[in-house]
Amino acid sequence: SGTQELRYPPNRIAVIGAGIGGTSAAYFLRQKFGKDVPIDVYERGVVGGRLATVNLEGEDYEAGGSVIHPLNLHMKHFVKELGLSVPKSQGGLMGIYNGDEFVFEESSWYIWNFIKLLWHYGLNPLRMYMWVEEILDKFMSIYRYQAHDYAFSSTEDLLHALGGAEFLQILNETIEESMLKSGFSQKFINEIVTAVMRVNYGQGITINGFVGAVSLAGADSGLWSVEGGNKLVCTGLLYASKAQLISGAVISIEEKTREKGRSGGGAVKLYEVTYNSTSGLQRDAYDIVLIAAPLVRKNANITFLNFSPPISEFSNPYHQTVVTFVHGHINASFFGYKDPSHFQLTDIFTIENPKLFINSMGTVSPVKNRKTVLNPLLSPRVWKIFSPQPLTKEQIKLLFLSYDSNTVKIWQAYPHYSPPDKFPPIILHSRMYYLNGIEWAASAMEMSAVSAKNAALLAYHRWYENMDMIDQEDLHERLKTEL
Ligand SMILES: Cc1cc2nc3c(=O)[nH]c(=O)nc-3n(C[C@H](O)[C@H](O)[C@H](O)COP(=O)(O)OP(=O)(O)OC[C@H]3O[C@@H](n4cnc5c(N)ncnc54)[C@H](O)[C@@H]3O)c2cc1C
Ligand SMILES: CC(C)=CCC/C(C)=C/CC/C(C)=C/CSC[C@H](N)C(=O)O
Repeated sequence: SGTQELRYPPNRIAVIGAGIGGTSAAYFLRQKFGKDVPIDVYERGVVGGRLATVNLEGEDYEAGGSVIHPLNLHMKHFVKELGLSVPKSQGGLMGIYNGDEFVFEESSWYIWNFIKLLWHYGLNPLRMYMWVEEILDKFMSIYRYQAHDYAFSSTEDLLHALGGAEFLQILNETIEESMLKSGFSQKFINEIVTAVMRVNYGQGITINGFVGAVSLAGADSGLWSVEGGNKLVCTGLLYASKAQLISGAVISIEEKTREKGRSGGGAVKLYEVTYNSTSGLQRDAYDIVLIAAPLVRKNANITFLNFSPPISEFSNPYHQTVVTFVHGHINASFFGYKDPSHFQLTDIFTIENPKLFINSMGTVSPVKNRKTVLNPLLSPRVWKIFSPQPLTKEQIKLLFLSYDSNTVKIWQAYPHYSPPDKFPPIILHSRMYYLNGIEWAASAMEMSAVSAKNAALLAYHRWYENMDMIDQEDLHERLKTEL
């Protein structure tokens, strides 16, 4: 893998999208290609993308990606490298509401919760913890492979390298099928697992087994977020990468031929990126392009011109999730509480019921100046509500005794999972790469960062023809002997 000196570095690299995927890609590209290669990052909206805050009564709250797992090592590394801080997380009490009553409620007594869980679900919760841990453990091999610079040319190859046939199997079946096969009870799946899928991905137990496991990991203890907002990771990475931010919407990419390369050799192929900015339509040419935004019409909406064979459209839809923030007094009797003064929950999860118009609601703290959780009945609190459709005024009035303000954000949030889903390719064309296909395995900040590092490594190895660093089999065994 030592041929890089035989080839010129690329003239210019483009990254499209400045979410966590695009900004971490710029960071990893800089690490690989060195300090002199110009990197342009295009963003049509705000840096951060699906990492965003909304303001309610003078305080900012996470409205998109909010929690990070303690074993998300890329995110951890970014926060450390950028000198960002992580506030202390706060506990709370969760209840699962079925539309009529709570089928499970936590209490402030740890031992009592343990007995209740055992009573309701036997050993299922403990076994689930172990099941998720086993999947996470396999997933974590990616950090070793990437630390040794190995890259994969497809999402299937990447996941196969981590978890073998078992990973491909759980990707192709629903979380319900995966867990039933592993011996979990239907009651446990219908209540606890469904509730977690609904709060995290706004979908039920029909999502694939891998994203299902990621979602369950998203209910682990020790989750964290960034003081000031998770989007600070994106602005920090962009700065650290010394990339140039170009504010504009990329509308098309076309392959063009330039007559002479810098080496004086024959014609070279470039990608011409056309974008719409405040100064009108503009164009720039690149050797390498990374696309870090979902290639669906409702999102990136980029046209690929004159590619042969044509670059096909990935028409699988994203799932709409609406996030509503309300500052008010919760109406505990709506949730079946005969004596609302006993209501102490800070998080309400739900299970499937056609009459339910929310997926979950929970109290939240601002991204700065977090205060300790007060009894939600004693003082008005800010509640974050996830629902499939925007809430009507009447619905908000049902949920709250009184409220003074609210704000809404509608997201094309993550894929609408319906396994078996096809993964879009990573290599769209010889030097054009796509990061967001990995979301069809699971959408999470760390998944975007993993995909970004993989795409940066892949772009680098393919540029310098280090083919022995791509799609290598038995990495697990090989790295064992290398240590
Ligand atoms: C409500 C919600 C809650 C979530 N909660 C969590 C969580 O708690 N933990 C977690 O890990 N993950 C969570 N996620 C998922 C996580 O936020 C995403 O997986 C991740 O942020 C995706 O990052 P990305 O950079 O790949 O895409 P994006 O953040 O979507 O970035 C793409 C960027 O590209 C820009 N763009 C698009 N098209 C163009 C164009 N044509 N030209 C120029 N720019 C363009 C967009 O404006 C955007 O900024 C959540 C997502 C949502 C919506
Ligand atoms: C990628 C790996 C291995 C782990 C990530 C685990 C994780 C943090 C999952 C969360 C995924 C997700 C889409 C959460 C959405 S909602 C989060 C929260 N309930 C909120 O209020 O915003």
